[in-house]
Amino acid sequence: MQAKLGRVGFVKKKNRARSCYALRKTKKKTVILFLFGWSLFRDILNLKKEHIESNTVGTPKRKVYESWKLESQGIVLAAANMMLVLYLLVLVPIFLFFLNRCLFSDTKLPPGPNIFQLLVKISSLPNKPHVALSDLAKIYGPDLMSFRLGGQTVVVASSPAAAREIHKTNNRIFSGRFLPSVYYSIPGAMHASLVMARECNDTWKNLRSIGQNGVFSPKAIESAAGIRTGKVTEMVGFLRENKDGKVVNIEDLVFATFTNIITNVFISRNLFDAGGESESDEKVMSFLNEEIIDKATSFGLTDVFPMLKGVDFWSKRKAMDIYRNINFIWEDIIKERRSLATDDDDAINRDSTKDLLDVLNGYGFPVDQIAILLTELLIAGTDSTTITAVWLMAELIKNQEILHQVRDEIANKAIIEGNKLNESLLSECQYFQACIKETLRLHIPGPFAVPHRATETCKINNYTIPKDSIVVVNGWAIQMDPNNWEDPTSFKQERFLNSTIDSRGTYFEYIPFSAGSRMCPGQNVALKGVQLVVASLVHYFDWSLPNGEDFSKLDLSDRFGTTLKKEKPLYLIPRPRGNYIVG
Ligand code: HEM
Repeated sequence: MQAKLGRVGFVKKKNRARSCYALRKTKKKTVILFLFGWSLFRDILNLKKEHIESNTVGTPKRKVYESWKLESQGIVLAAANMMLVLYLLVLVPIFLFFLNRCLFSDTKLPPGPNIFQLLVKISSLPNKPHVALSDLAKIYGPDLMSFRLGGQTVVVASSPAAAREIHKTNNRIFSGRFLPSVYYSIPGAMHASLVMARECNDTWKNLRSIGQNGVFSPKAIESAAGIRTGKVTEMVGFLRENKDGKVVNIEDLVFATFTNIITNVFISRNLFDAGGESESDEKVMSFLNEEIIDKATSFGLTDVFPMLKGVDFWSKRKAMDIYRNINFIWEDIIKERRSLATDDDDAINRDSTKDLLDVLNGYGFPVDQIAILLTELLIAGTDSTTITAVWLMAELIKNQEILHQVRDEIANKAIIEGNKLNESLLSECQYFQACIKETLRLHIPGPFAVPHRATETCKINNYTIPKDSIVVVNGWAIQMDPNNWEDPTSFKQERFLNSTIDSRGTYFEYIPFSAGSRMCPGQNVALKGVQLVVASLVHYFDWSLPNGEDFSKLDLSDRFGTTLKKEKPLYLIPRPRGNYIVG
């Protein structure tokens, strides 16, 4: 063993000596070549100058002009010479290096389009990169495909088998997260990120277990039942009192409801009015979307060319903007709670009414880290849930027959005395559950989930996935592939009736919540919320489209932002049905 190590050390030393020698030699060559080129041009110039001085007839002014012209030509020639040296010594070796890598290297990347083919395809399908990558995968790699974005390798998995390789067989290696570098420049983000954590390290484990205890576990979900029913009752009341016969933007309505449910679990207060329509609500919404989500998820030059990191001042400025905006939403709330806790020490230990903020304060996290974590969880918990509820409502409105079956089932199985909707009985509504599953198949909220990163170089199917590659599983391609699903573009809830397929991360044909160690921990929170909100809208109201539009003509096109939303907002007009109690 000792001998072996000694030998390795010797080889390393020898290699280092060799590379130092090679470097010195290269530097020497550069200087010699440069001096040689320079002196050659100087000699030619001097010869020419002498020739001009002896042969040019005219005034001294003209002679000065001629020699000045010659000097300038000399400078241009010298510059050209330097460029030539640069080209020969730098660019040619780089070119040869890449040629060598492509032709003789044993690192065989999965096949894929070049940058031009990629750009042509993506620009031919605006706002639909999930479709573009799915089409390209059919040509280049139905399982795995790769392409280069500047200095970054991107690997796309588009089949259940490839998704299994990433999320199960090589789960540990692919459990890293790739996110635009701007995110990691936000002060405190490295120590307070759960969704964005670059790897599954101790900080990530700790935050995930705090989340599990306070939000995701069956016990936490059960203890938040009162909050859910309370907020849904407020939503139903708001519609009946303010919106009878009027047009409602369903996305705003359910987003406000889900946000208020989540923020009451986090900080025991609402962030929005019940309808999400007030001016301040719009401000906070646009603030979250444009100032935080869009900025934090947009790619910068350093993400494509990581070697530019040292000179990237722009991202740092953007990160500071995001930091200020996040603190703007949470700082006062957190500080106010802390001052209450110091006034009354019991406040922080009050077990019965502890919310997530109490727990985080109890762990001693700094204010800005709590603000980052709450923002991440708020975005993760509201955006996809809202999208799912909107798509489900849209599908039910378009397919009136299905809507009536859902309504009958809810009335028969989940409504108890006094027309009260009982949340816990909704799990027995199998037909309704199948509709939710089918919505998550046909309209997967995150077609690419949240991109992963290879933490080590890894081999899959004889292809090499280099360390730090961006790894994306195209869930949309998998859930819309006719090889996995019959007639995949149609809404057919019956495929989930009497079926064992679920979204727990073991059926790689169906992965709306992804799979593996980074799989969504909020799945049960989301499903509880979507069930209750949509069941209340269906049971307590009749719905029509504005201007008496035909239900079957409702446009269900989608568009990709950071998630896959309905392209046009869903506007509906409610008419109350009977009295209401949600509980
Ligand atoms: C229909 C609703 C939802 C869908 C479709 C969804 C889907 C996803 C997906 C695809 C991921 C990325 C998984 C990966 O990287 O492989 C994710 C991550 C995550 N989701 Fe959800 N989600 C939903 C609702 C929620 C809710 C309600 C919460 C919290 C209350 C939540 C919290 C999280 C967290 C914390 C992560 C990051 C996990 C980690 O990186 O370790 N999600 N979700």
